[in-house]
Amino acid sequence: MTAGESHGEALVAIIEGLPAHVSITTSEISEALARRRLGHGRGARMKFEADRVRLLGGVRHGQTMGSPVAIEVANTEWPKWQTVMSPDPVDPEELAGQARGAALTRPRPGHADLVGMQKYAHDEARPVLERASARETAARVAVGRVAQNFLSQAFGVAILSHVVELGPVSVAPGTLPGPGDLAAIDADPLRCLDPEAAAAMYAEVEACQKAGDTLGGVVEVVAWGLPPGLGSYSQGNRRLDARLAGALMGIQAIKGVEIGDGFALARTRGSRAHDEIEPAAGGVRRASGRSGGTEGGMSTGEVLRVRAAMKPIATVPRALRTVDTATGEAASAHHQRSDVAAVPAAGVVAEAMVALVLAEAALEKFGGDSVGETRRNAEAYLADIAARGLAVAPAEVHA
Ligand SMILES: Cc1cc2nc3c(=O)[nH]c(=O)nc-3n(C[C@H](O)[C@H](O)[C@H](O)COP(=O)(O)O)c2cc1C
Ligand SMILES: C=C(O[C@@H]1CC(C(=O)O)=C[C@@H](OP(=O)(O)O)[C@H]1O)C(=O)O
Repeated sequence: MTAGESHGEALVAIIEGLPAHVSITTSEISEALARRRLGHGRGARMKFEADRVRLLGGVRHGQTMGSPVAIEVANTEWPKWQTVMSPDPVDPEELAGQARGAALTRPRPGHADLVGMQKYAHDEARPVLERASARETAARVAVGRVAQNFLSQAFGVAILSHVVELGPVSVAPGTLPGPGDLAAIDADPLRCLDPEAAAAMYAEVEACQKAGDTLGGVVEVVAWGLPPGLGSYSQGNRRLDARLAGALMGIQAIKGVEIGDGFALARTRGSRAHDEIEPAAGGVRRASGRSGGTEGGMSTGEVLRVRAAMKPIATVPRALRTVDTATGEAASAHHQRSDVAAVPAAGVVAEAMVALVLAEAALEKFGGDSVGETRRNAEAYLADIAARGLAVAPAEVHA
């Protein structure tokens, strides 16, 4: 759970249910947040604001204690917004004197503004956009990093994301990173692994910026080292693929999710759509990775691959048509500043959401009040699978 507004004093997040002895530090969370700010196309705010992290509870001397972990991400812009976003009543004259205090009555198509005003009975969009803003994803990335550390320390799971489409530009088919590609991906301004596509994406952002327009795209999250059997077919809402899709759809502006080859599988014959099972040393392996690492709502133990499609940023500089709700007249949507594209950042948020889902599913399966106990439980399970000749051979990277 997270709380806090985009221009409020801070965001806060609480993650409950993690075992004790997950190693985590303030600087690791700050690093994760710095990655979320990456990407060509992000707006001015990314440059002048810093994410100031404080671990408020649940961690002692670099390790979780088994209690809820509370994290604060302070907005360093707060001094400029103290009056506009004051939790306590303010002098109306002081508020009227501030440019930031002006009522936002020209809701942006594609953002939460209009429906939020209708639903929560607000006369302007400020109280809506403050929480609907993807600033909130900073808090999710903070707790996602704790989940990522847990998955890495308990099971050796590695997770990364990369941009596979930006506007009309796509990476070459079969572009699939390995766990060692994280630094190279983060070093690219679009977080794209295919250099030719990355250059075209960069040019597309430049062209879009010049045209006063915005862009969306598609990110892919890849996870290695998962044990088979996370999630379950026994109820729809326990399926791992359903939970991943829900978590990714819960990110602002995400409009589609694909597991593995997703929609392309619907256009493929069954003989070429599934991953045939082969004998392998001591167990079994899949001959391909089309399923994206889930079958029957459970992880297969192969590489997990899930994609999320982001719609273009709603605050279009060449403003879209709207209605001024104060006058009822046609108007242009309000625009102060915005990102042109935030697809690389959305990938980092998507990694966090995947990590949170996987951590929850792993704890359901293996339990444990300390990381060591979780690990022992997982090892016993994997040993039993191996004893029955069904071990998944070390995950192959399938293009
Ligand atoms: C990382 C990230 C950054 C975003 N930055 C902006 C932005 O600068 N301006 C904007 O209008 N929308 C931005 N968005 C998208 C809005 O938050 C989103 O359009 C809004 O919540 C409405 O989308 P929805 O219909 O999916 O809720 C961003 C989204 C993400 C994930
Ligand atoms: C602040 C962040 O993203 C913001 C997400 C966002 C939106 O409407 O979603 C709008 C922009 O905020 P502002 O209008 O204040 O510039 C982005 O900068 C962040 O990611 O840390």
